Amino acid sequence: MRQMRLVVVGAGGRMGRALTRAVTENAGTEIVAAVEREGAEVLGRDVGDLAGVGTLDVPVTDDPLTAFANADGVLDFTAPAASLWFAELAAQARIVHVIGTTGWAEGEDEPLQAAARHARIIKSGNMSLGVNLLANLVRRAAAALDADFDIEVLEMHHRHKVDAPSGTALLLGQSAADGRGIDLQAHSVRSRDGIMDPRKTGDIGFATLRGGSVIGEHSVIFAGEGERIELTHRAEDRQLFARGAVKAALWGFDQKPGFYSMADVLGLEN
Ligand SMILES: NC(=O)C1=CN([C@@H]2O[C@H](COP(=O)(O)OP(=O)(O)OC[C@H]3O[C@@H](n4cnc5c(N)ncnc54)[C@H](OP(=O)(O)O)[C@@H]3O)[C@@H](O)[C@H]2O)C=CC1
Ligand SMILES: O=C(O)C1=N[C@H](C(=O)O)C[C@H](O)C1
Repeated sequence: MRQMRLVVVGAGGRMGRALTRAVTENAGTEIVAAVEREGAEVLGRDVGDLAGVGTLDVPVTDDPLTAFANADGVLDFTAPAASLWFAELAAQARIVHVIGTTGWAEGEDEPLQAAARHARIIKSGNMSLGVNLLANLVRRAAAALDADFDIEVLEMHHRHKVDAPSGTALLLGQSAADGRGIDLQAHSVRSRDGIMDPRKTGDIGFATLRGGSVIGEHSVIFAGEGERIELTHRAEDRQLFARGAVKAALWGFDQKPGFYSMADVLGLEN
């Protein structure tokens, strides 16, 4: 069987380099193009050299249209505005679009849903098995515990991360809200500063830490009277997310156009 032909967009980024490595390490996939924005310093560089996996004879380009026309799928860990554009192009090319990008504003899923009429879109704030299993456990814990248990989501990431709360924190918050049968938007508290009203029963709080080189740590805390349950995931290597993205692309290759999550890929009920 032939290999799935993949494009890495944002190829010069932290995840872009991890994705190149993961594609070359998987026998079922090959990298056929690498894309960065117009004017990027890495344009023309070989994507394999950039990722430290040896020369692949694939120079980084700023032309996603041509790249997508000759591919089966795209791996995209960039920024929301870029991912929206790439989704349109993936729909035109009728290919798989794996989106790991986070930092989405409310309502930005709508154009993605439209693109998913033609593309096979798999989007998740976290591509690891562990976090998606954690989300499942959080939903079950939130369903089992009553609102006397306050739910707080705590995350820590490296100093370069620009969005907060992380995509994973929001995914875990959504699982907690689903378990409780409440609307997350109506019950989330995303910042606290100064004197304020005491915590409302049923709220879901988010707290963000940034520093150093932390790959990604998430805890969901259920705090009750006299006892506390903490469910935690710690990512130790960025390749974890990249391997998950490649797995999602291969899974998407056999699907009909649609909007999918990593839980679909992993066969988890989230
Ligand atoms: N779902 C998951 O499992 C994971 C998700 N992420 C998410 O992935 C995203 C990227 O993270 P990270 O790799 O650390 O960030 P980086 O900033 O290192 O990489 C992003 C790359 O995308 C490029 N880019 C931005 N806009 C465009 C565009 N229009 N065309 C082409 N390239 C573009 C950036 O270029 P430039 O620098 O010029 O802007 C940069 O090279 C974040 O949203 C992060 O939260 C990260 C890890 C795991
Ligand atoms: O920016 C990162 O690095 C990560 N982002 C994702 C998120 O926002 O949850 C996933 C992972 O934790 C790393």
